[in-house]
Amino acid sequence: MFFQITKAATPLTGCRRQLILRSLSSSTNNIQIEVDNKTGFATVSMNRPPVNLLNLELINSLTRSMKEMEQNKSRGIILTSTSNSVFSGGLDIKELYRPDVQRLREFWTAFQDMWLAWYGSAVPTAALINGHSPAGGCVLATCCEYRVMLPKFTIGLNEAKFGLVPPPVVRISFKNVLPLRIAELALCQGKLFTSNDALNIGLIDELAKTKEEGYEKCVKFLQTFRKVDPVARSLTKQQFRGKDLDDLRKGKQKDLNDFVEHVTQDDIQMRLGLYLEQLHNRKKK
Ligand SMILES: CCCCCCC/C=C/C(=O)SCCNC(=O)CCNC(=O)[C@H](O)C(C)(C)COP(=O)(O)OP(=O)(O)OC[C@H]1O[C@@H](n2cnc3c(N)ncnc32)[C@H](O)[C@@H]1OP(=O)(O)O
Repeated sequence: MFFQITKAATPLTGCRRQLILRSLSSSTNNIQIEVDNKTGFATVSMNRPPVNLLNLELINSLTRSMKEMEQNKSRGIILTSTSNSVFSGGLDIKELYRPDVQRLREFWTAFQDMWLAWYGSAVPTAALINGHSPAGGCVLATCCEYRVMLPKFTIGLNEAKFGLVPPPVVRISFKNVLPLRIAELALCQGKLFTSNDALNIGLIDELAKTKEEGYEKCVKFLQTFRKVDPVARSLTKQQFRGKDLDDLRKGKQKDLNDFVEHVTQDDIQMRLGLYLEQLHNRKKK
């Protein structure tokens, strides 16, 4: 069994009683799932301190939790993080730097599967972006159908800034949310948007002052589907996203080979090494 179920009060609403499902599959317990008994909505919280970097294990947990939620016929999912300042810091660059090629292949295959699961989810999804959300964090948020963000954080696809060319799946979920011209410029500039700017361009749907307010806004969004037939809803969503999903399913092997070839180039490895060093030394200046 993937989850153990225990009862507890919710950290989000304080009083509403919820079921907490804890991941047993991973020794790191990198995901927490809470189901609100009243609404039937599940809150999936990334829990990999300090900054929820997407390593192989967290990516696999995200995919498994989505599959579990679909099997349980969850009525809606809110994706957030247990951190107070970071939704997700994006891919764990240590997975890409001086990699074991076998693990790198496994890593990217897992990322593809996570994208397929979250972008194509049969269950309605909302992201409660309660902190910074660069690169892979932004990809995850834009896989969801609705985004509520707390103020004074940043979100965007900054890969170009440190020399990575975003692969198709990274572009697609961004393009699905933003007008093409804004998406193209932002990707080419490697731009990170403040919460306010993200709202102005449509990268997020709403701002919320606190996590609790953000949670209520996500709930309100998910409740808009209450009177809609779930099968009709899901098939309609597939009509919008089906081609993107099929393109990746059919092109998975090529996408994987392109990714490995790109990441293992000497020039890219040098840039990744420099970026890791820069991140590590950031606070010492
Ligand atoms: C075809 C090839 C391309 C594939 C691309 C696929 C698309 C996705 C790409 C990515 O996601 S690449 C990752 C992009 N992410 C970033 O650029 C974010 C960088 N990090 C930050 O800006 C900040 O860390 C933060 C997220 C805003 C959080 O700031 P905070 O002050 O709270 O924490 P820090 O002290 O900065 O970080 C803590 C700790 O974590 C290390 N670290 C941070 N980000 C990464 C990372 N992405 N990969 C690896 N390590 C990271 C940081 O160095 C600190 O570690 P120590 O130095 O203390 O050991």
